[in-house]
Parts: sequence; structure tokens; C-alpha cells
Amino acid sequence: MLELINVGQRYGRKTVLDGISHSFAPGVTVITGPSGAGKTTLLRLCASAERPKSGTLSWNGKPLGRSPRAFRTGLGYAPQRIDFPEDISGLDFMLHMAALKMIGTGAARIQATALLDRLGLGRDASGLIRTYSGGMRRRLGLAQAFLGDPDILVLDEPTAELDPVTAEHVHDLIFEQRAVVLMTTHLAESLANRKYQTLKISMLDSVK
Ligand SMILES: Nc1ncnc2c1ncn2[C@@H]1O[C@H](COP(=O)(O)OP(=O)(O)OP(=O)(O)O)[C@@H](O)[C@H]1O
Repeated sequence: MLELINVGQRYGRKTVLDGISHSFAPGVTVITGPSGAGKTTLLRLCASAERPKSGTLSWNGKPLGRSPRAFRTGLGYAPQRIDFPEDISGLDFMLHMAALKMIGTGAARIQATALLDRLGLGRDASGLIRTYSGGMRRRLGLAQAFLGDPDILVLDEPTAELDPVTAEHVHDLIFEQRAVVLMTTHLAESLANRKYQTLKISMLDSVK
């Protein structure tokens, strides 16, 4: 369980999030709200990619604190944008990410191959990332998040740049996870037949 207690974020004099309290249980929670309200900011906080200016985040009762290493070992994070190393293959990128997650070499190769296949990148696994399209990069960024069977998945617009059929395959993968899943999506209407929670972020006056 991921718990946010009175969490706020501010950049300079601009307050983006203020007093957010919420408990995320296993299953999917879709973060909704107008453009610029702070959805990506909230996901970044929940992925410990930045620290809140106020409030506390805790994972299974323990505050994330300054060095959330234990939390990060169980985290899969697919940010909106990844600066990929261009001159390695998609498979090598996955193996590198698996090594960072301390997944053993044998298991890493099996998981990486299975995830790339699952996301339709199997035939391109040995191709250099510089040859990948926007949609292929999105799927690679997503694939690495699922390595190691994470306890918490933070997915920022996982289906951006994907065609509807591929987006549906991605949703299948996301909704079969047992993890705590937080995501944003511009395709909320295509989730109509699936079971999920929502957390609505309101636009604060100071970011209008
Ligand atoms: N590092 C930063 N420095 C300064 N301002 C920032 C920073 N990150 C985000 N912001 C500002 O915080 C506000 C919220 O941004 P955020 O990307 O979280 O919104 P969002 O709800 O995800 O928007 P969208 O739906 O358009 O992606 C915006 O006004 C943005 O300009």
C-alpha cells in the first residue's frame, strides 16, 4: 500500500499540488485532472523521482524518506519520456535495466525477451534503439518497468503514441498485474469495461 499524507509540491513560487492525501491499494488507479494540474508531478513523487515540498509518502507503513532504496527495488516506473542510449539494442537496454534491478542474468534474459515479445518488440529486440519509432520507444520504456514483477508500477501515459490495438494489448498487460498501479491516460474511455479506481487532481489557482 502506498500512502500519501498531506503531500504538496511547489516549483519556485508556483504551488502545483497541495494537501493530497490518498491510499493506493493493489489494483489500478487512474490519476485524472486537467492539463497542467499536476498528474505527472504526482507520479514523479510516487516514483520517488522527486521529493515533496510538504507531507509524507509511505510504502507499507514506512516513510520513503531521503533514500528510498528498498522501495525502489520493488518499483517499476515508466516516465513520459526516457533519454535512451541510442546505440544499444532494445534487448541490451532491457538487460541493463534488469541488472540495475539486481535481477540475475538468466532470469533477466528470460523476462526481457518475454516482455519484448509481449509488447510486440520481439522481432526488433536486437535492433539499435536509434532505429526505433516513437511508439516502439514508448513500448520499450514500458517493458522495462515490468522487469522483476514490481510491487508498485507508476506509468505515465503508457499508451501515448500507440495505435488502438496495441494500446489494448498494453492495457491487458497492465490490468493483469497484482501490483499497486498508478497511471495517467488519455484513453480513459477505452477502460470502460475494466475495474479501476480514480484519483482526481484539481487545478490550483496558482497554476491557472
Ligand atoms: N520541474 C518543474 N519546474 C517548474 N515547473 C514545473 C516543473 N514540473 C512541472 N511544472 C509545472 O507544474 C504544473 C503541473 O505539471 P504536470 O506536468 O505535473 O501536469 P499534468 O497534469 O501532468 O499536465 P498534462 O496533462 O498536460 O501532462 C505545470 O504548470 C508545469 O509547468
